[in-house]
Amino acid sequence: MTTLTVEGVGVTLLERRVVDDVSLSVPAGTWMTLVGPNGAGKSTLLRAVSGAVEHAGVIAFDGVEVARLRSRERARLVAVVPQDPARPDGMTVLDYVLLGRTPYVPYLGTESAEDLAVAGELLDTLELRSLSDRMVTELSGGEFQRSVLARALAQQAPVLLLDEPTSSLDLGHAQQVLELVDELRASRGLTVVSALHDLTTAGQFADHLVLLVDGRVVAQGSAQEVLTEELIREHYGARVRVVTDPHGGVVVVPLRSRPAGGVRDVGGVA
Ligand SMILES: Nc1ncnc2c1ncn2[C@@H]1O[C@H](COP(=O)(O)OP(=O)(O)OP(=O)(O)O)[C@@H](O)[C@H]1O
Repeated sequence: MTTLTVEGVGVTLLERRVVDDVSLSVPAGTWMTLVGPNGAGKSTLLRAVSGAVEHAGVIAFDGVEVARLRSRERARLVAVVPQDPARPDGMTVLDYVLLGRTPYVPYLGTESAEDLAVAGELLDTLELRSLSDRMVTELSGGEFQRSVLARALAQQAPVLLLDEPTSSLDLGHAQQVLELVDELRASRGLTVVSALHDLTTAGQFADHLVLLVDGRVVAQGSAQEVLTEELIREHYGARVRVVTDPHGGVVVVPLRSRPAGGVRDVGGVA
């Protein structure tokens, strides 16, 4: 169980401050989701948390600053599902998932039976078993995205960072993946930080939402507090209706300027 603390964090890329003075706390075993328009800095903040880009301010796991961790230590602590991971040439799905076990394999050693068991279980859970010998360059977008999640979960790190983890998944697989992450959060106390564009889904799965705009936090709190028609209009330039479902969830419905269902009859075969 690991708590993530972000204090006064800034990231400068090409002389532009793309993350600016962000402070957040993600208690161990909770799920925080970053939302915000394109270019708001969500991926960059996740990259800073994973130690992939330099930052000002403090990012710490249970008080230990990420910048002080060696890469192997960091990989045991934080697993990442990037937005747009590369597909290595000549690598099967099984080998790709086994990459997640690298922090546990001794130098110059090979995977243990336990490493293979962990990878095998994830292949089953994420419906990848029949594809385990397929090259990752020969998968559909959704199959590869599930392989990336399997690789990250194989790391068995207490902190999981997910950058748009369901962007290529159909509705069923997206639900399955997010439910799996939530189950691991509940059973193993995983601390989850994600970036999601789908606001309804973001509200359904996160304990805490953070709205990031131009690198700064402009709102944070529960789905009811952050997913309001006013905030979405102001920061996304979108017209939406926000509906509370009978279970207390928040559903964000985009509104058309003309009524829906208006495909005009353009004539044709009688
Ligand atoms: N490697 C880079 N070099 C320079 N600028 C970058 C780099 N990566 C991202 N940026 C810029 O930083 C800003 C934040 O980008 P980031 O990818 O973090 O946004 P985001 O909120 O994840 O966006 P999206 O929703 O489109 O994925 C953008 O203006 C982007 O153009």
